[in-house]
Amino acid sequence: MRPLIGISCCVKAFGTFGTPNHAASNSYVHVVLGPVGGLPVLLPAAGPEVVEDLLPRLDGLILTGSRSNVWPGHYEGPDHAPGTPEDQQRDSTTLPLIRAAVQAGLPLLAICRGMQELNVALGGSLDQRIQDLEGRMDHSTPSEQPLPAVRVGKAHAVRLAGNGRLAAMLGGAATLPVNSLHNQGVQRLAPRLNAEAWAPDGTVEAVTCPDGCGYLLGVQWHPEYDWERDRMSRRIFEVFGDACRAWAARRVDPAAPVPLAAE
Ligand SMILES: N[C@@H](CCC(=O)NCCCC(=O)O)C(=O)O
Repeated sequence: MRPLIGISCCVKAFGTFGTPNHAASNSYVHVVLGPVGGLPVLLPAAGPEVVEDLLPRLDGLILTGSRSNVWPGHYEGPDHAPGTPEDQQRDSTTLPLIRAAVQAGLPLLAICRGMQELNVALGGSLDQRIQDLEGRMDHSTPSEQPLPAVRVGKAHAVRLAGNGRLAAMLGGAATLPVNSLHNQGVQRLAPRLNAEAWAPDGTVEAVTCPDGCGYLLGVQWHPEYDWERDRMSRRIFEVFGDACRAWAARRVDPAAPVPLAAE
């Protein structure tokens, strides 16, 4: 049986009346059915009360990217500039879900906004507009390029920690070219997380959890857009899928080994 992979949703207004819908990009459904080898299930942004019932049914969790940003009150940051998209209903679901998933050791893959909310959920904070900070790059979506090129093209390389789990997972790679579609980034790293990749301006691009977590990887870029042509992106999802299958096997045999972080 395929492992059941939860995919976090945003709340977005759709249709003639702009009614709120719970939504996640098809890229995540596609990649779960593809290299992850799981059964995707969309998790509504229905608030903390769904967490306790949902979590034990999942074999893995993908925290998706989104244009919206984590509400700064969650990390005691300053208010966002007017017009900055937020999704507090998503925050109210994902933050407790992350804490519970980490506590349980559930395999977790966090992408872009997902990595930012992972950091906040575990006690870290965010820079809100990296491009405004002295000496930093503009990591945001380049408006002059057509959308497909932005998604599958590479914006910059990241340097991987030499002895890190991500580098080991990617066959000992020292650097990795990545796409880039974000304004925010890790400011204070959550105490339980390890930085494992950095952009040329020092922005944290990947995190793992060294101790006391199950399989956990956060990436600030978007491997879900180019796994069909980029073998490193594909590998990230295959390894996550292996961890989810190992987790699912424990339902049948509780003595089966616990999948560990990005190995
Ligand atoms: N809003 C945050 C997170 C950025 C992010 O997850 N972007 C995904 C965009 C998806 C897309 O447009 O295809 C930030 O700006 O840092």
